[in-house]
Amino acid sequence: MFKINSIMLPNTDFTTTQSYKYLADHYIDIVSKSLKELFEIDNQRFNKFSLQFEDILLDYSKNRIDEQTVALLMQLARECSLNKAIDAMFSGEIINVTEGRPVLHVALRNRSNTPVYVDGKDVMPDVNRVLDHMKEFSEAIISGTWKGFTGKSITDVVNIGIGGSDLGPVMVTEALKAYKNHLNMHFVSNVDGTHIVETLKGLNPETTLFLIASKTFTTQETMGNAHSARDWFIAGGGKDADVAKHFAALSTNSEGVAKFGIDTKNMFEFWDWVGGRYSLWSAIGLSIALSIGFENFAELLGGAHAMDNHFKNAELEQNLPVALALVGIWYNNFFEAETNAILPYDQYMHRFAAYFQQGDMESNGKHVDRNGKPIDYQTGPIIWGEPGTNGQHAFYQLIHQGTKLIPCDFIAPAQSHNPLGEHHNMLLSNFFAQTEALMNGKTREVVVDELKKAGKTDEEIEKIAPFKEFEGNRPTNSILLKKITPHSLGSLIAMYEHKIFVQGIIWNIYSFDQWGVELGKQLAGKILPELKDNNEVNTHDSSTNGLINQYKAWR
Ligand SMILES: O=P(O)(O)OC[C@H]1O[C@H](O)[C@H](O)[C@@H](O)[C@@H]1O
Repeated sequence: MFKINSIMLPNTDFTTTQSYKYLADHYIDIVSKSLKELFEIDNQRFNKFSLQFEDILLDYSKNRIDEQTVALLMQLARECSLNKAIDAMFSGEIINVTEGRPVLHVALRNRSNTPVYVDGKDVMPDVNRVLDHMKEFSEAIISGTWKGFTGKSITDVVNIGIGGSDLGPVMVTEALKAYKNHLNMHFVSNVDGTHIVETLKGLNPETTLFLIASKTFTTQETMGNAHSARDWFIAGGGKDADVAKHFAALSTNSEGVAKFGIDTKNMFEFWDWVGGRYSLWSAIGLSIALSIGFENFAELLGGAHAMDNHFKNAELEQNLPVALALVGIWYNNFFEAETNAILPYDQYMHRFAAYFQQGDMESNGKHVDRNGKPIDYQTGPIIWGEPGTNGQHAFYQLIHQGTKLIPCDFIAPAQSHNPLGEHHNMLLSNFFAQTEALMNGKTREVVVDELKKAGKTDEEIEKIAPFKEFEGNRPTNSILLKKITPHSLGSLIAMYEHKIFVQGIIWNIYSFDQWGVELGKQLAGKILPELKDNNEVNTHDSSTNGLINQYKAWR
């Protein structure tokens, strides 16, 4: 249970550190300089402010930082005992204090198999046992040796899950579509009946496999969809005894799985030390293994493990997740930036920002510190984004000329899985041009000059020029990968996971619980029975009563 005195993590209010005070002064200096000037003053910025890990290059030079900023941010990390916190996570200490659990998604991808202890027991044999089960099962489904109730092989896989039991598998199977086999993958998350009804249209119960993915096996949406899937299967000719051939469960709750009627032989286990939003590396990744094959899933784990080793062992100054995290803190807590856009220039990566909306916002959207005290500084940013170049034609206007500072992460692979004429050069030319334009902007002089050349009169120029001017000075990180492969994607995801961890440590919050999700769930549970009949409801406030009663009148 949660014991406030048993804090296993450092417990420092970062706003009281020496480095924070220096940073506050230093901010006044930096804010007076434009990015363009910073590049003019120092032509070594790219060398100084870029890091490479395997085939991932992080260029963070187009940020409003100089060498002193970085030195002070590193000092901040040290004053907040970041290294100690990293060790605490990797060594299985109970760093998720409010739920009384260690945080060990890193053990799931610990390909070196060094022992990881929870309550004195090495968890690696269990991790490897489940991985072996996933390998055996996915190979049987992919090869077609696993037969459905009429003796046919599986053609379609439907993953039913929500939140961390959906977003990771969806994001990764999309990102690695180039590695896909013949199985058709489907994901049902929303409790809106439309989602499952539309998904099942055209599917054949004889050749469909359902994966019921839920850490707790109690989530209302998932259980609702799972029961409807079972009904559909039975209505389609399956018998209760056939369920075992068409339903598998990915969960920590074996009792719940058995109660649902899924053969526990088809249960892929994981453990409460895996957070839902960090669970794609666990049995929750079975849909990934089915979609791209177990070997590729293992490569994904290997890539994440390589990043884990880098995060654990590299000096803070050379550490990619640390650099990303500290630059984020600089904007969040000194520039008061509220959001962070993630912009992958890769169509396959179109769910990457959505994935890290949960990863980041559920982790660091917290308002009390590790002592349970309300905090008076900003914590987790709002994460959002869409793939480039689509975003350019939708919301980049605001990033370029709006009144808000939006630090952006641009992500792109150098090699496309679909080289097609000039397409990839066109895509990447936009990537490079956008970060350059956001930094340099366009001065009034340049605008006037262009308008003159276009033959405009002085009067016309005066009227239109202000609208065409770009202030610039908009910061970006550029993350260039050689290619999106299972290995490099694993590293990239792990890099962002550790970024979130570092920020949570500095903000002195607990990043691995999510109590904020509970209230809505509780209230929905209370309201559901009230919707069963048509009696007027008057137990809520006037707005909620009014809405419920109108719903009853119209349905
Ligand atoms: O996997 P489940 O137990 O069904 O949970 C699914 C989701 O439920 C909750 O809303 C949590 O906030 C998420 O972190 C979790 O991923």
